[in-house]
Amino acid sequence: MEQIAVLGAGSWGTALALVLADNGHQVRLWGHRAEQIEEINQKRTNEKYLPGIQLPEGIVGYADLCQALDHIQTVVLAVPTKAIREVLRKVRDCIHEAITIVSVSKGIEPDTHKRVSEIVEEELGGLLKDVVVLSGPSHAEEVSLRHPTTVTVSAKNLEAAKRIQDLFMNHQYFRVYTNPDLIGVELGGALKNIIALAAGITDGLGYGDNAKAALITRGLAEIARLGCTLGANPLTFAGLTGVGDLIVTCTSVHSRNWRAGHLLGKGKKLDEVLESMGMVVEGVRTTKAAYQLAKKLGVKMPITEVLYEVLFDGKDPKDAVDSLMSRGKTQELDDLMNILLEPKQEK
Ligand SMILES: NC(=O)C1=CN([C@@H]2O[C@H](COP(=O)(O)OP(=O)(O)OC[C@H]3O[C@@H](n4cnc5c(N)ncnc54)[C@H](OP(=O)(O)O)[C@@H]3O)[C@@H](O)[C@H]2O)C=CC1
Ligand SMILES: O=C(CO)COP(=O)(O)O
Repeated sequence: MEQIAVLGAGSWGTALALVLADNGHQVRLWGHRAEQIEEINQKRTNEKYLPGIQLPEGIVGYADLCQALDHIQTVVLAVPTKAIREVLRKVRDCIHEAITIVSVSKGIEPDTHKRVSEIVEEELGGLLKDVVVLSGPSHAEEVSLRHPTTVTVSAKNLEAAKRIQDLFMNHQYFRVYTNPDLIGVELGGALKNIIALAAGITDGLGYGDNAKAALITRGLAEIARLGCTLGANPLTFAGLTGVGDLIVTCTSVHSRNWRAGHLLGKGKKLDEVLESMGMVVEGVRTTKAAYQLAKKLGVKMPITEVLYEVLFDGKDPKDAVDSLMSRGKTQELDDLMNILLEPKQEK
């Protein structure tokens, strides 16, 4: 049994706290809204984020970050990517010894193009022991119902990943694999959100399963092209954090990225869509980051490119689909073969 802090009392932080509590750990769930923490401690619910779920006694809510981190060695970081730097700077002011961070957020930072584990390393420096990434096809809503779920953990230090595998592994409903390819695991989880937005758009436009299957497979091809250019192992994209997470996010009504895309496909404007969601839609910022990276590295990402135009240049979603379909002829495996024969690493 270990005392673990989970930072971020949204859908995913709360669902992972539940898994850890089911595994017999003492969980301190930190959130920045006092009234929500009071609800967690008094009613044992988090209605906004996981309606209808009764939280186990092993979860205690904290509104004070330093109290939540007192004498804690393992911290699950479950806030949206855009809040990570701010939260880690507060964490830095609370801790005196190096901690292990379990990063569960799925995004890439625009402009710096950093993965979350790189942001964690940059912000915590000497106060970081290890950063372990947990990713895979896992909607919080289903995990909190204890439906069978599989995820992958990865880290530069495989021993640290194995320790986190042990903490989260639940033989009834939460199966945790390890994968040594940290870059691939992180990029797969972040980039699938772009394709989920696009899949929501085609569904919103009234297109069917053919369009969605096309987006999933050609989306995977462009994720693999960018990922392998950045040093990922191509096989990771055939695994849970690649095609696994693409399938769950592109085909589920639980996905906030899919739901946001769906509303865009129905003709809503991005601002009103984000306003109405009330939860994070990571794919929007990650589309910007991936678009910038693809341009910088000369990687072909046609779906990401047209989605960028829809999100940030006001392109009509129907015109975006038309422009994807009207591109010149190409050979399905061309670019992937080049990458497999000649993997490159970003300098
Ligand atoms: N939901 C899921 O099924 C899964 C989510 N993820 C990833 O987990 C990450 C978190 O997502 P998720 O929990 O779903 O998001 P939610 O929108 O459900 O919750 C986000 C939580 O973070 C809090 N938060 C936002 N900004 C700050 C801040 N500056 N300081 C402190 N707390 C803050 C929010 O508080 P407030 O209530 O005030 O907005 C909210 O409690 C994302 O990167 C997502 O991609 C990964 C796998 C599954
Ligand atoms: O990452 C997820 C499932 O694996 C959750 O996706 P959304 O953020 O689109 O809801």
